[in-house]
Amino acid sequence: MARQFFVGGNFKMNGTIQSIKEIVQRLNDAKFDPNTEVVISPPSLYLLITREHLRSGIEVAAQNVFDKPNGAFTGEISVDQLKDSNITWTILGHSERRVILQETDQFIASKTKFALDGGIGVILCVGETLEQREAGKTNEVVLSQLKAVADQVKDWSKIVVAYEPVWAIGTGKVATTEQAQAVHAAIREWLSKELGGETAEKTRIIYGGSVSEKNCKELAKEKDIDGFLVGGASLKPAFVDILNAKQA
Ligand SMILES: O=C[C@H](O)COP(=O)(O)O
Repeated sequence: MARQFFVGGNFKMNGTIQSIKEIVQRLNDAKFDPNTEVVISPPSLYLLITREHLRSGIEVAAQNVFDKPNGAFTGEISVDQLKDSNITWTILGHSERRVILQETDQFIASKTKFALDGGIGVILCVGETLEQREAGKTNEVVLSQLKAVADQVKDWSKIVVAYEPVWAIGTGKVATTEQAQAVHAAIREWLSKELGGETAEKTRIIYGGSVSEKNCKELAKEKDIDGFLVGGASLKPAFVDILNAKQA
């Protein structure tokens, strides 16, 4: 069964009303394979304006969501607020939140469960640091990050796993196609053992870390790479080329 190609654009803490409107316009005008699922993720302040201007068929993701329904949680956004604003996805577990904001595997798992239970799809990020890779611990780290979620969530039909080696994020150091494929295959094998063959077969595993219009086509040829989570390049016109990585 072919998995639908998935490309996410994570704007991180970048953009202004003006620049985000320009990106949205570019995407509205862009031609790309209708079978490619596209989701863009602006800063929370711009979620609504993005949704309002973006054409249907392209979805919008938050960059985070909280694991409580509502209440005195200053600075947080709830699942219901996302749904109220027609935001259908959230990124969770990004390494910038794991490392800079000290988010734990358990907290990310709890937020993942809360989002999924509320009907929001989750782009679940996992990945190792350079130190962990050099110590030969890549698979151990990545699989334990996934295990924390699998302990709480059995239905993975609305999870897209994003493998993002921390050393490749924003550094220009993309993982080789072999390095990326090897981790994606290990994730798929683990999904099969932990959650069954059907989940392993259906779950999209996308790659993130210095993806560009130059390297995306080679990466997209790998059998277990089902798309990308793009940071820096998602702000540029080259993002449209990445959306077409699979067919080119
Ligand atoms: O979420 C996206 C990733 O962190 C990749 O960012 P990057 O493409 O700027 O390396």
